[in-house]
Formats: sequence, structure tokens, C-alpha cells
Amino acid sequence: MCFLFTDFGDYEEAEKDELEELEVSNVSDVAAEEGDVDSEAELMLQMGLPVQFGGSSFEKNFVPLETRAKEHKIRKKKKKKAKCSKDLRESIKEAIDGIDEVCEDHASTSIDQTDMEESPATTGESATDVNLSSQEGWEQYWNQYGQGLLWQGWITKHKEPDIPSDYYNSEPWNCSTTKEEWAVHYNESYWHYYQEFEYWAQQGWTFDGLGDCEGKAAQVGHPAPSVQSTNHTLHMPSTSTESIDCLSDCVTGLKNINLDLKEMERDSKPLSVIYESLPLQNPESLEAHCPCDPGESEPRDVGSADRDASSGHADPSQPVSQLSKNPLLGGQVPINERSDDDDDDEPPECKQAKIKRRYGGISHFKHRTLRYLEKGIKHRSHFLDMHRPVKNVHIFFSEDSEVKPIKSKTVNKVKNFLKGLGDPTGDVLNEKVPLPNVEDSPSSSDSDCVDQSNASESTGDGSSQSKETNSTLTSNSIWCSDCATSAEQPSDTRQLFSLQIPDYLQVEAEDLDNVGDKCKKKKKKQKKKVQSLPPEIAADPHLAKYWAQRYRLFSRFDEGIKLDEEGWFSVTPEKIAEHIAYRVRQCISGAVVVDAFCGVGGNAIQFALAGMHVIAVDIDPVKLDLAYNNALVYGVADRIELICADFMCIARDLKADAVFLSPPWGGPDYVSAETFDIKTMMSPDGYPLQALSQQITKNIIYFVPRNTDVEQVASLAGPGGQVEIEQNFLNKKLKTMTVYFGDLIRKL
Ligand SMILES: C[S@@+](CC[C@H](N)C(=O)[O-])C[C@H]1O[C@@H](n2cnc3c(N)ncnc32)[C@H](O)[C@@H]1O
Ligand SMILES: C[n+]1cn([C@@H]2O[C@H](CO)[C@@H](O)[C@H]2O)c2nc(N)[nH]c(=O)c21
Repeated sequence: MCFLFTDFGDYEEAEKDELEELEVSNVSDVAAEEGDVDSEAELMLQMGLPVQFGGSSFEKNFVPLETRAKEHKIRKKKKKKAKCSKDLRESIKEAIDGIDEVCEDHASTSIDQTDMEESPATTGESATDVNLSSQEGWEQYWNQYGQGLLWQGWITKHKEPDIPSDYYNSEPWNCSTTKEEWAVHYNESYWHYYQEFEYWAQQGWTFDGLGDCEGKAAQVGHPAPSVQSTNHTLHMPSTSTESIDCLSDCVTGLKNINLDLKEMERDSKPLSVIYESLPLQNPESLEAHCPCDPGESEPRDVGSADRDASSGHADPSQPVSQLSKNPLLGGQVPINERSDDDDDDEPPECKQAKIKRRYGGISHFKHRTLRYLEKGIKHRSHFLDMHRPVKNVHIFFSEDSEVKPIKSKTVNKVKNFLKGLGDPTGDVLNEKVPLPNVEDSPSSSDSDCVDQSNASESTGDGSSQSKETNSTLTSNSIWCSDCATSAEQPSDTRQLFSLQIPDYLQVEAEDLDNVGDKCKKKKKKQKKKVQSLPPEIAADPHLAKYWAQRYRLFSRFDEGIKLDEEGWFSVTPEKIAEHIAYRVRQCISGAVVVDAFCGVGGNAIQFALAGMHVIAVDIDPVKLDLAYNNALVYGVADRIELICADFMCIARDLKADAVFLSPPWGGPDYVSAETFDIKTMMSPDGYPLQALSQQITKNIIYFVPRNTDVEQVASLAGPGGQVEIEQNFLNKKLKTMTVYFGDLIRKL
């Protein structure tokens, strides 16, 4: 549901799709392996990791999916390897012996025969398969550095002084307080480094276990031996026969590769020659530059000349200084990749994100990395597709793709009900029913539109109101189009929504089954019911739909929750507020949060329930009264400090570990804009608001409309900053977005 923008560089479709595919394949592999838990430990042993790191001994129920999938693959590979002919093995050994001679002056290159048997590099399909394939390379990489990376990440995550010593326990996977977190950490780290490794492999980098810190890497034409080493090397393909420096040490792992590259950049040393076993797409450049097999013309996945330059194929003398920032690691990618021409063959990861607009004087991103943390999320919401063309087209989020008449008892009840109200034919449903300028477009909630119409009826003045028509109804179904622009809405983009009647109305409908003679009685009943609504709801038919959703807003509504008009349409639904509070609690060590626009307390209450101390600010004293009342209902009034003030005026005086921003979006009409602009449509202006909040803390949560321009939100992070944008769905309907900054961004 969320994704991460990293202002580091490009990370494009192909890569994401690939990851998605990977996920899918992993899941199916796992299904095939269900129940085979203890083999995890075996795998970890194979990988050189302590079994506690991922094996069943560490957590019986936790077996990372990817590990299991890999295990499955490894087994398959093993079977394949078993078939490898003796001759081939011997020829491989011979080749390795050759390497031994070349590298005899270097201790770390000595090859253990036993290792050779098991080594992916030496048991590969062919003796000329010089470098590790991506998967094998990864396995070896993780084998060598996984443990260090896991520990490093763990320590970094828990470096705060007030972190309990459990976190530094030598076996956090065995400690009850840290076990779960360790499992999550393991999973996240594994994937993080796996993705980075894959990325670099695709860029033409190769990894071998030589760790030749003396500056000598494997020579062309020789297999890269797999050996135990404390260093690792990433090789950029090149035609030079010169050596490559050791790039980083094992603990800092991939992250440091870029630092080392910078050193290489300074030295302007040509890169070592490693014959690429990666699939190649450009035979010409391969022929021109591959010294070991000029005639070979395997397909390759590096498409453009620019790309060749990036992978070192273009010019052997080309210094590494042609590299600029690396998209994933804050490191380096070739400058030449920033080609302006529309080369369709160019791999997507070479393409730059094209951002056309600027906001609030903050420069837009040139090199942005976009990570979708959930599979297929972009397809679920056009708001998350930063590359979508901005058109005046309304896209609805509904699971119904087709228009179908709804035959339901409920519809009949409504018809009967309407008849009872004086429309004997029930034809009011065939006519344009006035809907208020609603907060939710059809895209957000099936019930919203329906609720609106029913709301009008229920309060007795709905059907006769002649506000701007926002929906076109048929007898068995209700059609909704965008409330503000229905006139321009082509009929084929309208969306059918099922009819849902607010619960209080359904009671009425039941009572109204016997229409006719009992008409007067019914009206009386209805009046009675309406009278039991809170005055602000009874007075405003537009609010009835919120009443219908009152338990979504506050599950303890009946215990005395109170709202005013603005409160009704702008309070954060409880589930969303609870989720945000949970995330904040998880990510920050401090315990004070400012709710800068607390309203009736939807968020403040959840923060308090999550154990935080809340400084709740609102400019409106009525809201503070309501918030206090509601906090009492939830029993957390003592944890909420209420301040009646303009947040913009007092922000500088506040101290807190996190700031939650849920400003007014200009009323329910926010949704009628194609794209919500946090600068012009919000009050206070979203940019100064962010700037002021940053003076309190970098840990900011911005609660924004679901149609907010994500580029704009991303730009709030500033150059080089990061932002995590989360879409909040309620009952599968996109409701809002939450944007996280600072330490609140989930670590990958
Ligand atoms: C959208 S509501 C907040 C809803 C809240 N998150 C909840 O769940 O109940 C926005 C609130 O901001 C308040 N407000 C508007 N301008 C303000 C300002 N400059 N400083 C503080 N509060 C402000 C309004 O009175 C309103 O109650
Ligand atoms: C007008 N409105 C709706 N929501 C939130 O969006 C959901 C879907 O409409 C509402 O349920 C409410 O939580 C608002 N939140 C804030 N902070 N400010 C607003 O003006 C506002």
C-alpha cells in the first residue's frame, strides 16, 4: 500500500516488475515447499550463516519466503549439478588450477577442492562461465556478507542510548522481546540487499568472492574462483586488463561500494576485466570490447551506447569518473544514461523520471528512485503513478468494472420507502437526485453516494432539494459520477455502485414494508427516528452519510462521542488513526507527539492509546471541547494536552518527537479536484507548514487527500530527502494518504 521515494536516482518499471514476478514465483515455490521447515537450517548452513539466522531453530514459525524459495531453487540446482559429467568437472578443476597459478601470490585466492565441488562458480554449467550468474552470485554474496549486514543493520536500527540491552543480545532471534523484530529485520534486510545486488548485476556488475584487496582480480578467461574471503569485489565490465581495487569491506557490504567507487573515480583507474556472463544484447559492442571472446554475440540486456559506457563496454580507457549518483545506493550511475532521446530500446532503468512541474519553489527531482512496497499497488491507484499523464479524466476506484443492475431486497425497501414519502412510483430513483457537494467521490466509497441520497430522504428534505445534480439514478441501481463535474462526465466512465442504506434507515425501511394505509404512522416513526439524530446531523442532510459511518469514525461512538459539522467530515476514521499511531510508536523512540490540527481528537486519541503523550493543538475552542469529551470516552484525557492556538504561531515553541499534520483540506470539496495541490488548496499552505514542523522534528506525518499530487508531496522531503507515501484504504476503498518523513519511513 505504500511506496518509497528516494531522491537518489532512477529505479524504473522493469525492475519493479521483475521484483513483482519474483514475489509471485517465491510464493508459488513456498506453496510447494509447505511443511518443509527444518530444511531452512540446512540452507542457512549451506550459505555459511548460523542456523539461528533463519533456520527453524531460530523461529519455528518464521521462515522467510525468499529463503524457502531459494532453498527450493538450490535443490533443483543441486540435482542439475549431480548430472554434470565427470569430464566437465575435471575440466573445471583444471581451469581453477590455472587460476591458482595466476593467483598463487595471493593467499585469499587459494582454492579448497571441497569448496570447488560445492561452489556455484565451479559447478556451473560451463568452464567458461567465468562469473557467477546473478542468483549464484547473490547466494555467495549473502553467504559471505549476510551475517555482517544483518548485524550492522540491527545495531544501526537500535543505536539509540535508551534501547534496552536485549537489542544488543548476541542472539536477538532467541530473545522473546526481540525475536519478532529480528524476524522482520532479517526479511527486510535480505530483500533489500537482494534487490540491490540484482540491480547491480543488471547494471553489468559482477561479484566474486576473491576479495583481492591487493588490487588483482581474476583474469579474463579464467573462472572466478569461489573462496572464503573477508572482502568482496564488484566488477564493472571493461576491456581493460588492469586490476580493480577492493571496493569495500564485508560488514559495510553493498552500501559502501559507492564510497569505494568514488575513490576509484579519483584514481581514474581503469576497471578490471571480467568477462560478463550476463546476458548481452548488443553484439557489436561486445565484439568490439570483449577481449576474451570477440566473436561471441550472446544477447545482452544492455541496450544503448550510453548503457555500454555505463557498463564499461564502450571504451576501455573510459575512466570511472563518468559515473554519477547511483539510484539505489546513493552511489553512482553513468551520466551518459541521462540521454534525452526517446530510445525505446533503452532499458527502463536508464530512463529518467520526467517531472514537469515545480512546486513551492522546491526544485523537482532529477534522479528519483521509486519503490513500490506492495505488489501491483501502482495499478490500483493512479495517484501513485508518478509518470501518468495528467489529464482531466476521472478514474474511479471500484471493483465493479461492469454496470449491472442490482436486484436486492434493499433496493425494494428503498423504493417502498420513497413511495411512502410521496413518490408513489418510486420514480424518484430514476430522476436526478440531489446530492450534496460531497466529500467522497464515487471512487472512494460505494456507500457514500448512496448514503447521500438516502440521507436526503431521511432528513425529510432531501428529494426536494435542487442542488447541483451529482448522480443519475436508475430504478435498480445508482450511478454516480464525479460530484463536481458530472456534466462533463462521459457516460461510459460512470461507475455503478451498489446500494447501501445507512443502518438507521434500514430500520426504517423494515418498518415501512407495509405501505399505504399506514403512511401517517410511518411518517411519525421516521420523524421520531430523525429526531434521535444528533442536531448537527438532523440539521444538515449532507452529514447523514457520516452518521451512517459513525462507528468507523469512533468504534465507541455510543458511549458519548460528540462531533460538530467539521468534525464529522474531517475526523480521521479510527482504523486509519490507529494504524498511524502504531507506526509512529514503532518508529520513534521518543514519546511526545504534536497533533497540530487535532479537531475532535480522532488521531490524538489513538496516539494516546498507543502510549504517547499528545500535545493537541486546534485553533477552534469548540473542537478542543469535543476532543476532550471524546478523549474521556476513550479514557485517555490525561495523556492529551490541549492547546487552543494557531499552530503556525506556536510551532516554534513546541518540542516533540513527532508532528502529525492533519490540516483542513478546504472542506469536503477537496475531492472534486483532479489533483489536490497542498500549496494552493490547503490552509495553511502545505509548504510553510512542513517547514515549521521540521523545526520541531524531522519525524513528520502528513495526512493528505487521496488525490494529492505525489510529486508535490515527495518534493516536501527536499533534495536528497526521502518520503514514504502510504495509501489508506478502508473497506477496500482508498480514503486518504499518509506521508511519512524522517525516522518514520520504514526501513527496507
Ligand atoms: C481536519 S481537522 C482535524 C481532524 C483530526 N485529525 C481528527 O481526527 O479529528 C482540522 C482541524 O484543524 C483546525 N485548524 C485549522 N487551522 C488551524 C491552525 N492554523 N492551527 C491549529 N488548528 C487549526 C480546525 O479547527 C480543525 O479542527
Ligand atoms: C474533508 N476532509 C476529509 N478528511 C478525511 O478524509 C477522509 C475521506 O474523506 C475522511 O474520512 C476524513 O478522515 C479530512 N482530513 C483532514 N485532515 N482535513 C480535511 O479537511 C478532511
